[in-house]
Amino acid sequence: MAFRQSFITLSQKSKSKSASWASRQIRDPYVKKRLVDPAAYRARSAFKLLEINSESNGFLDYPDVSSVVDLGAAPGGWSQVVAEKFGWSGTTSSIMPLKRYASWEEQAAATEGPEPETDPVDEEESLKEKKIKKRVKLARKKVVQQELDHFDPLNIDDVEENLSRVQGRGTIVAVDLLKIEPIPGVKTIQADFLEHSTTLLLKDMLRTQVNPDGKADVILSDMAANVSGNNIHDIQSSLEICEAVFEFARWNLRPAQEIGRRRGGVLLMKFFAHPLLERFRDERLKPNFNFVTYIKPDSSRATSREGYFLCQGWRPTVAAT
Ligand SMILES: C[S@@+](CC[C@H](N)C(=O)[O-])C[C@H]1O[C@@H](n2cnc3c(N)ncnc32)[C@H](O)[C@@H]1O
Repeated sequence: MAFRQSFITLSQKSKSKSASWASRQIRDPYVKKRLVDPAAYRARSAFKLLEINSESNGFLDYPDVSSVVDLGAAPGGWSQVVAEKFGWSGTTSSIMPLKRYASWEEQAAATEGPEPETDPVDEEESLKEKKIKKRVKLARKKVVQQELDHFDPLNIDDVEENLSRVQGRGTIVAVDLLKIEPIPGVKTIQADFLEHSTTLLLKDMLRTQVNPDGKADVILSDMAANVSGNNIHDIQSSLEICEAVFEFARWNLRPAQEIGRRRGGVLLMKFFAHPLLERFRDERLKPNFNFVTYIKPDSSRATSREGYFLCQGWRPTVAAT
């Protein structure tokens, strides 16, 4: 009996939760704006980045800003904003110009080459060979599928006849635990940023002929773990993410001095308000940047504890270890 009562209570609670979420979505001016905006951003959060950028001396608009990392990027609203600023067209889902890739079977066939000849006399050997070939085929299938998942819109073969429509500048690298549908001009990976191997991969993706040391001019992080409802846990997750993002910046952000602007070398990161995060700002961010500001954009819901640290002018006092 007691079990039944609590079950009904829970189900009513979750019903009213989703009803209030739906009604909040309907009333939200930025949700409405997103639906009618010609840019057709994939996420309402795109407006946060646009707002922060325009109210903070347009740190994304300098012509010398040419390599940007977007951490926690899915579904891709922030990356779309950056890609547009870098002159890539067709960054929106409505006019996505990308040609879809060949199926993995076609790709596998193209990489396999002709079937090797087998000896018809030794049946046992032939069976063994067949088994091995099957295993190799499966392994190849896996690799090809991974390559397709890591589709690179900067690769001329991937964009083919649409190249002239999507040509922009710079390097944009985006990562998320979730898959990010392709955005012209953006190199995406699906991975856990908190894994060391991911940060190495991101560095590799940043490297180009004009940027051989793989430095980023701007690092953006809208990364947030799912809210658990347990306040202590949520704050700890936010702190862990902020520490990891700062560590990444230490290794990969181009210093203001090298850029030649006092506000050059920018890190924008999301956090959840708590005294521990203020301490993080005072001990880690303030000593290493010329300017650190707290921002709560209008487009960020007033009820949310999220805020952003905008850190400009990277001047590392601590060497990357
Ligand atoms: C608020 S959403 C980002 C929205 C995005 N800025 C946009 O405009 O579309 C936060 C994202 O952080 C991602 N995230 C959380 N923890 C992560 C991790 N350890 N590694 C990679 N991504 C992570 C989540 O999967 C989620 O997609």
